[in-house]
Amino acid sequence: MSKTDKPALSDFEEAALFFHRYPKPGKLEIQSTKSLGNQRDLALAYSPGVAAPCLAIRDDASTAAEYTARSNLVAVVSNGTAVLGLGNIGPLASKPVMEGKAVLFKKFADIDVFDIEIDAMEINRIVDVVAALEPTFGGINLEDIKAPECFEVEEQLRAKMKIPVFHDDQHGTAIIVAAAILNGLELAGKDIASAKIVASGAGAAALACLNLLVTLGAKRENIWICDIEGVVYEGRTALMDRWKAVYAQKTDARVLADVIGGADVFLGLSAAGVLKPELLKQMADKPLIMALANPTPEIMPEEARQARADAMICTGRSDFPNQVNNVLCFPYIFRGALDVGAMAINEEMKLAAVKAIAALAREEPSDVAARAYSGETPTFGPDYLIPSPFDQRLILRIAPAVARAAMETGVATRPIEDMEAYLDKLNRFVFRSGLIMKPVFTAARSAEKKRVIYADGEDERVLRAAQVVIEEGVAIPTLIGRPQVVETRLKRYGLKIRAGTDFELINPEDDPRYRDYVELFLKYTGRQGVTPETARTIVRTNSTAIAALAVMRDEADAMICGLEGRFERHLRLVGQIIGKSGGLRDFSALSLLISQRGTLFLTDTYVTVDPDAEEIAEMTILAANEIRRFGIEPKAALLSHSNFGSKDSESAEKMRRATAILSERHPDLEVDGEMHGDAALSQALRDRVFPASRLTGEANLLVFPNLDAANITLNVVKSVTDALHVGPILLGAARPAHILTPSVTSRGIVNMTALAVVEASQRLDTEKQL
Ligand SMILES: NC(=O)C1=CN([C@@H]2O[C@H](COP(=O)(O)OP(=O)(O)OC[C@H]3O[C@@H](n4cnc5c(N)ncnc54)[C@H](OP(=O)(O)O)[C@@H]3O)[C@@H](O)[C@H]2O)C=CC1
Ligand SMILES: CC(=O)C(=O)O
Ligand SMILES: [Mg+2]
Repeated sequence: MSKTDKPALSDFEEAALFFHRYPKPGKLEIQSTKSLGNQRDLALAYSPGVAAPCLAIRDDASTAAEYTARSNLVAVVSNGTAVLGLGNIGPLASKPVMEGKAVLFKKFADIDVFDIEIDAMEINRIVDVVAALEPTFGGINLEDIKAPECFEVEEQLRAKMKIPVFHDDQHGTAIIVAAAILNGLELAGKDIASAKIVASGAGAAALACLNLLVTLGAKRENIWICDIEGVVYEGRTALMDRWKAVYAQKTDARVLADVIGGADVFLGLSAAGVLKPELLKQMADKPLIMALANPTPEIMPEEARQARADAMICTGRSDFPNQVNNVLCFPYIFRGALDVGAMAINEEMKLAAVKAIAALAREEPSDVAARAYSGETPTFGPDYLIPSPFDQRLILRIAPAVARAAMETGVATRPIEDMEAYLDKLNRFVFRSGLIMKPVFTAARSAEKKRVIYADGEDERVLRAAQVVIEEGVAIPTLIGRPQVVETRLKRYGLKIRAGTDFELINPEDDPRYRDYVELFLKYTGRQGVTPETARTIVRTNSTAIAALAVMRDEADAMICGLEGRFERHLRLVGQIIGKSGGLRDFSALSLLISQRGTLFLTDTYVTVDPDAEEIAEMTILAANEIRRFGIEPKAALLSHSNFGSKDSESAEKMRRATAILSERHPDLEVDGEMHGDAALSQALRDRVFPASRLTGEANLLVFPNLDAANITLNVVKSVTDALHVGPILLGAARPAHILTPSVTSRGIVNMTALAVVEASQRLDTEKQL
């Protein structure tokens, strides 16, 4: 076909080309992990400083893991001979796929990758090229190299190299396929030892899957293979090799239709459209159809479903349920292997990964996984045999299991000494808030259990958070919500907690305490123009009011609300019912931003529009006390457009007065102002304009002159730096109460719960400190 005869591209294909081309061609770039800001940095990074690590590594090769990026660096190597289901398109054309694998490694497991496309087709040449790369890498991921060459290549490289060599299309696929088959057979009530498995494709992926299934108990005599030549039978000579021959059957059957009858599993790792709907009718009860060819499966799910309503169907694609794709495995098996400096990825490590993936599908789905599926949240069943690729728990389950298996089988050169610390590290990668929140969670878990009441008890995020809060022993939740709605949603989201046994439920439409709540509400608000009629309506319809009343009746130690509606309306109720801590002028809000650069607290991001100097001083102290709960000593900067007296505007003067109040009343607090935002974050800048500043290093608490400045900064920084927001943390309430925002995630609710628990257990006497 000449260039001009090319078929028109679909919108999706056009979008894919645009995506790859802009704003920079490709999907990868190299980033430096050290700043090279001055002459000295250059001297350290390069000549002459670089000689020191070179010589250290010459004398002790293991130190390469300390002085270079090697231990976290994987080569994704392909010669382009079996690229997805596109076939032999050559090494250069395979580069987008290899760049793709690289970004998946980075995104899902923080592993750095060089994609290496090699123009090498013969086994010996591939082996020579790859083996010569050993000094550069901590591991080798072979990709899209066709069978049978790939088997020989991998065998030889594994024998030659002392780092893991893993052919992803074989073993990554086999691990995830095995996990899906174990779960699928269990759901169908079948035993792997008697299951009939019919495979289409006898290439890298299919043979590795079958080998692993045999290790897991499948019987060779129950396995049938068809490839492009038809059935693999004893005596066949065309397109045979010793790896395929292992599965040759003594039979007269010659095509797929001859062997599919009574099959429990169809394993397609071949090409588009190979499985015709009429063949499905001959399969056993509740058949498992794994149509895994990419990008177009052996049969489209809707066709398969039409032919067999009882079938469980998997594809390799992300636009259907049950995505069986090696992306669920390769980032995490390498994470575990690299973290122990494994010399190989052995059978035990692979089996550990299979078990971890199969078990994870049976846990409650995470909220992120739930969001990855639009609509219904999946729970373990025919449409959810394996976890979603976006399930953040994949790394938390697979990597430690693999690392442990490596240590137990003696292939780990750097065994993990403290498994708990390792899990913490993985958790921090998944939940960026992990590190800074750790002291808060530790304190919450070790405190006497506190009861936290959630106004939005019917919200999916609250239900998920409640499950975590109970599992992690952070608090005892009380939810406000209609029992029927809560019950239905818990089931729909696959959550195991139940009202009555795991948490208390307050039904706003029918609770025996209703009259008491109304009476108490009138006690607080009767003199503020609230009539008994209004009070009854509010207590029946407003769950924030109920939560606040429950806290005041000592039925809960802390409350969380605000997932719907406006902040100010919730604050008004909290103010009316719970009120401010004695002596305080106002509430204020503290926001914690967690970004790549570090953590920063900002105040007042939600409450007082234009605080005066006294209020600024008050919110600074409240914020400083809160920050200490994180195990951090506050360093406060009072911000302004003026830098240490450079301007005389009213707001600059206000911040100067607030600084003076703080210095006088709280000499122990490290605070200074008024100053520019950049001066707050740089000692060098301050030294230039005001070397006598009381602030040292970087401020961790930024106090703004008004609500506009604080709230705008919060939202802009959050968006520009992709920072995570913990908060708003309401300061100044007489009892712990937090009003979250509609964009909060369930992890955010868990974080705020832990904080509320700590506040409840160590209620600081803020009045005394002011
Ligand atoms: N979902 C996932 O995670 C993964 C999916 N795959 C998919 O599996 C497929 C195979 O990949 P891989 O094993 O690496 O490639 P290989 O080239 O090693 O193997 C392909 C196999 O499919 C066979 N085949 C090709 N066309 C047909 C056909 N029409 N009928 C029956 N068999 C056929 C080939 O037969 P012969 O040797 O006789 O030519 C060969 O045995 C690809 O579509 C790939 O995208 C692969 C890895 C992971
Ligand atoms: C997913 C994958 O590796 C493949 O289709 O080749
Ligand atoms: Mg592949």
